[in-house]
Amino acid sequence: MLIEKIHFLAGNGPVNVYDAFRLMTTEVILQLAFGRSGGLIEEDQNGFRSWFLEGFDAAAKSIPDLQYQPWLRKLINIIPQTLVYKLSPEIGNLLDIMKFAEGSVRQWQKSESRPDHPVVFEALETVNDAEKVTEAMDILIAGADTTASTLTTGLIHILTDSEIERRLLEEVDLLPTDENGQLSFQALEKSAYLVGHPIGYYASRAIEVLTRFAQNATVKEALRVGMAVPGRLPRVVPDSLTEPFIVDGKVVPPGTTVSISAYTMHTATSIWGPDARKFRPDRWIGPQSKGLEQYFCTFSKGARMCIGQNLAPAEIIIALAYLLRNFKMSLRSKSDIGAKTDRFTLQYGDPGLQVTFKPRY
Ligand code: HEM
Repeated sequence: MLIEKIHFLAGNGPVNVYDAFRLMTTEVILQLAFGRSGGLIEEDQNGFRSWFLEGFDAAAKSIPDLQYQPWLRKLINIIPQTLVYKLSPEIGNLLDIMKFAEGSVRQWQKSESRPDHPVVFEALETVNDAEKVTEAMDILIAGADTTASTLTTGLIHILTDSEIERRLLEEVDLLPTDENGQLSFQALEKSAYLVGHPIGYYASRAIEVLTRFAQNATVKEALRVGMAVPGRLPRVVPDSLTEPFIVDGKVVPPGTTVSISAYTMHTATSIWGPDARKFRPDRWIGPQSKGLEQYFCTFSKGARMCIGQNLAPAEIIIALAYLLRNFKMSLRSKSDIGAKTDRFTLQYGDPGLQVTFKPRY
């Protein structure tokens, strides 16, 4: 749907793919969390604006306040909602998204048809409706914008380095396609059976390419450099430890708040070398890359690390593969790229990312 819409818009000038990516990743999460579509990609005929993004952008401005002023979170649960809208329209936008989540829970409960993919609600049969809404909101807010901003960062680096783009195109053009020239994972499965072996030559070649693409160093590097959650993620050293908690030879007492930040980790020249800030996919290729894995903390580390750490790269890989296969993309100038702001998650300001698309076929 996204590719079709970009085809439709391509003749009218640059397209804001940051917004396009945000709608795509939101739709993925809506399916996963609520088992429904929000009709967001179709909403604006002339581009990718949507009520959801307007609301999300306004609400995002209130995230630092809500994060650092815990009393504010308590207050909005106590005072009437009409007052919340008056006092802070930004937090009001967050309530609108919450209402959308509540409506989705009701719709899910009333509907008799069920989608043919897993939905988070199914695993939450035992919890009450309020908790269902909270869980669904968590996934919606944690999973959509983060993946889209990483895709945006990745695409910027691909389009500003012709060698990276050339190597990716080489891989993408080898992927299996259906009769319409579109990437087809079903076609790949079918061809494996057609040749009478579990996996025929072409299929195994395609799987090899696909796997290489799936583990693609470019996607990994987009996740490292993009680090959609760049800031500190606090944890408190528990009282219940049986042995002292030691970091770098020093005992950290129970009750101490400790944290890591992807920004500090991913820009450390002692780990990545003098070109730590450079987008260089090749650092993930070869035996030396294994040692780097331990310092990669885009999805955090430990018990509370991201539950979307497999889903996000899958979305990024599929979106990039489809875009590269279908279009010659270009940026006109640096002013086509919005400034980045850290609001707990990383966001691109206006004009998002303006990309010019020319169909390849
Ligand atoms: C590139 C994309 C993504 C990045 C960079 C990212 C990053 C993170 C990070 C750093 C955390 C830990 C937060 C903390 O310690 O306080 C986290 C948690 C979480 N993420 Fe993601 N995430 C991404 C995509 C997703 C997706 C697609 C989903 C949806 C399934 C998702 C759902 C969650 C949830 C529910 C948590 C909370 C887990 C918990 O507290 O146990 N994330 N994410």
